[in-house]
Amino acid sequence: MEHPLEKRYPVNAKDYKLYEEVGEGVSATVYRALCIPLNEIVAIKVLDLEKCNNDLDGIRREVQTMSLIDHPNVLRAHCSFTAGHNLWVVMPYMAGGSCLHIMKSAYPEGFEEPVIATLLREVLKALVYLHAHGHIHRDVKAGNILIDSNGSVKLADFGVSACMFDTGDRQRSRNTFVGTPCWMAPEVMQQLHGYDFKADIWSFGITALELAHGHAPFSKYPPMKVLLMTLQNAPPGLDYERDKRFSKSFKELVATCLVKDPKKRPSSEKLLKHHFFKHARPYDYLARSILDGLVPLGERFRVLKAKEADLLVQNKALYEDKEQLSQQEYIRGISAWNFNLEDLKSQAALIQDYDDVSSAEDRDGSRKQRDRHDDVGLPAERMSPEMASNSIAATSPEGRISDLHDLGSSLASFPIKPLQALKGCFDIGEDDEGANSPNWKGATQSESEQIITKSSRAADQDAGRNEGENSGQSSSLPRQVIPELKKFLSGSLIPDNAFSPKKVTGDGDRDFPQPKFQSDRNYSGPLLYRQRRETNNISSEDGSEGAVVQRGRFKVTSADLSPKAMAL
Ligand SMILES: Nc1ncnc2c1ncn2[C@@H]1O[C@H](COP(=O)(O)OP(=O)(O)OP(=O)(O)O)[C@@H](O)[C@H]1O
Repeated sequence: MEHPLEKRYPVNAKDYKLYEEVGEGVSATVYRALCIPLNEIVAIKVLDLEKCNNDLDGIRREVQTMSLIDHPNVLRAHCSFTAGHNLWVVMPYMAGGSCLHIMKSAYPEGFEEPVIATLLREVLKALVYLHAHGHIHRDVKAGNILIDSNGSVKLADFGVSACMFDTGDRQRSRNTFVGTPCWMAPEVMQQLHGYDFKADIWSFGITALELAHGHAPFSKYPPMKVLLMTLQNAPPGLDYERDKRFSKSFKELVATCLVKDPKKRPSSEKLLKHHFFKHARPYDYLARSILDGLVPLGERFRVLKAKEADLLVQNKALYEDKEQLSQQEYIRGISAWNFNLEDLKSQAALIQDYDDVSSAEDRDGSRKQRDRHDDVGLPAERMSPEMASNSIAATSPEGRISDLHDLGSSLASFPIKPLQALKGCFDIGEDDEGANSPNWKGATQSESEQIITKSSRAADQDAGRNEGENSGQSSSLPRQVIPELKKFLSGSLIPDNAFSPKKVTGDGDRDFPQPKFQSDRNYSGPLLYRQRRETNNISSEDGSEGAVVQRGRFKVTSADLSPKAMAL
């Protein structure tokens, strides 16, 4: 267990020297930097608060969560402070960068199985810790798995996770939904009964596929399609034929996670005991295998960014008008997308081409589509009758509109919060006084409220699939996470009302406190390699779709496609 608090990191910008850019998210830029007094290399995430479109609660949650966690597999913030209109979050520098960047740079078709097993085991240890402390990460994906030069792995990015305390008020305030669907569990999309930490297990399964193939399932499709495909299709998985290089135990692991009924997914703790992880190696294996030969992170990032800029130029030449350009945002890997009810309605026509694909496949039994099983789901003959009828229903235009309306009305939204919401939440900095430690004063804690929708078409087609493989396994939590539990549960981090009175008891899982949520965001990182590949193959199918615009993680209103917003 690390004890970074033993060191005191300065909370003034003048004590740090920013070097090169090593990452860029939708809401922040990350730099390698020197902490001058400590003579230590760190990473600093710089968020422009003025561009955060008022989702300051989200930022505060991320920072607070990052400061309070203490696990070797979870990226912790050393400190944070404001500098002018920016928020600086000082973190350990992870010299290998994210798995997404590593794949983009050197493994566009994904990693080998021992690498995947090693990575996933480390991520799972992080999830066991987070879940045991009442956190749902909600943004598990390759872009948030960071590797250090020695091969150690940390799960990053709590920009989404701390929304676990969000309650019904947030849902009612807007009809705008922000998130990325590729990694999003069906129950999160549906919002029928709320969701719990099992949502992370779904995302974990999707991440496993992402690491295996170099991209997440459905990543080539526009968000609306991803949403409907996730709800209506059988879960994606590793294909017997196409994924011959992977073991049976890996295929089983993925199938175990990607069960639509969250109750039937194993807990993170139980999953950690899955026999697939016998393939995992000590983490220094990652340094020797995937990091070996890679150029330094800053240089890698610069090259990737230049490639993306090239791609945008190509896109611009191919697609003249703004609306068409906005479509490329879909193909960018569906990063931080956004739509509202009107968007949903206007996208109803998008469903047609997906239905056409399915129908064409049914007619000619095309092998091609079957081989893309993990991207487009099961062919109709492999669907249950209920699922098939859902699929047929989806082809009716009226059904589409009504579904979209139902979905739209159930999707979460985010309130505008004043800048003052941030006061007292960060360490002492240029603009802060007397706030040594984070607190939750401003946290939204109004009563949780279920959003009931009529959108119930995603029946649990896969119920019973892959069950039993973990049966009989011990449910004890690894000892190292237990001492922290008391600390977190007794502090102000987790409000009393954050927990459902119900405990999770299914599947023989350990009884974790089970926060319930009605709101969600999720984001993907863009996949450059895939983006390039898909863009080169852009057909009228994807090129004719309605406008969905990336506006940044915290931006939910503007449809502006500035060059910056398009840059990564
Ligand atoms: N501590 C770190 N060390 C090295 N690289 C980092 C570190 N933190 C982040 N990065 C890099 O910067 C990228 C963007 O960071 P981050 O995901 O935190 O920003 P974000 O705005 O929250 O992004 P997104 O919304 O796309 O998830 C990461 O994908 C990673 O490649």
